[in-house]
Amino acid sequence: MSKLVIDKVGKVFPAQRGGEPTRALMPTSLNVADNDFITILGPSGCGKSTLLRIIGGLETASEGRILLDGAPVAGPGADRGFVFQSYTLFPWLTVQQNIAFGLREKGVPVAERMKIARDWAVRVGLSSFVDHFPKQLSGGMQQRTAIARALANDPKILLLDEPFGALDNQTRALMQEMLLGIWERERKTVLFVTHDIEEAIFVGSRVVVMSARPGRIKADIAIDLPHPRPYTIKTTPEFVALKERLVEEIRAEVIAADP
Ligand SMILES: Nc1ncnc2c1ncn2[C@@H]1O[C@H](COP(=O)(O)OP(=O)(O)OP(=O)(O)O)[C@@H](O)[C@H]1O
Repeated sequence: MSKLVIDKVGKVFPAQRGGEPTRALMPTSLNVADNDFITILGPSGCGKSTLLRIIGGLETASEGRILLDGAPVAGPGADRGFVFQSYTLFPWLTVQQNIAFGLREKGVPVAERMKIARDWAVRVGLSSFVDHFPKQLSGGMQQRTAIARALANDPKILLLDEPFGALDNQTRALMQEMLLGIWERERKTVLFVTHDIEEAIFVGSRVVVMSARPGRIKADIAIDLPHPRPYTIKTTPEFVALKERLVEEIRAEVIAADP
């Protein structure tokens, strides 16, 4: 059985101020296996975030349904961990308290939740920063904290919407390695939206390409590169061939979106 079933899910946003309704997403279907790492690529405005937000329960679908472990998704829940591009930490809480936040909501006793949060801080490389506040952290460190906060809850699926989009290239590359390392060790089910083709191939086990708005899935490409994947894999002929193929797929869609 698939971990996540996206069954003919579509979205039309209602008209605003006398305008036309906006179809953001054509009915879209996708099955995500347990422990899969799926990256979603597509031109701006094709509905990637909308699809992720529907899975997260932050937006309702106009048609179709989402099943997580066979149960229909209706609204947000702790079984889905979300990380956004913009920094969303609580400024009045330390790194450790931020990571422990969801566990507090779940009623996990304080000693246990602080231990889990510290363990996750170590796993994302923030062991020396547990008592820092978000404003004392770089963007990369804030996103490490946000990823740890999402994972500390032990969600069934991790939903990441351009999590590294605001970071500089060097930091972004380190964050990709950190996330991939966590996935290689802990085998989480992940859906990851990105604009970056290289990033999509490097971290993903499948790359799903969406068409221009209104989006639908136009390609679903298995990434059979071995694990563990060192960053040097990005210069291998296999990686470069995948990149060339995806550049062509995306280019056609970007042109269609902005003729
Ligand atoms: N609340 C809303 N009301 C009306 N239209 C919306 C709303 N949210 C998104 N849209 C429209 O739906 C389409 C898809 O948006 P979405 O943010 O899902 O695309 P995206 O692929 O994630 O884009 P980007 O890569 O730029 O983040 C866009 O045309 C957008 O303007």
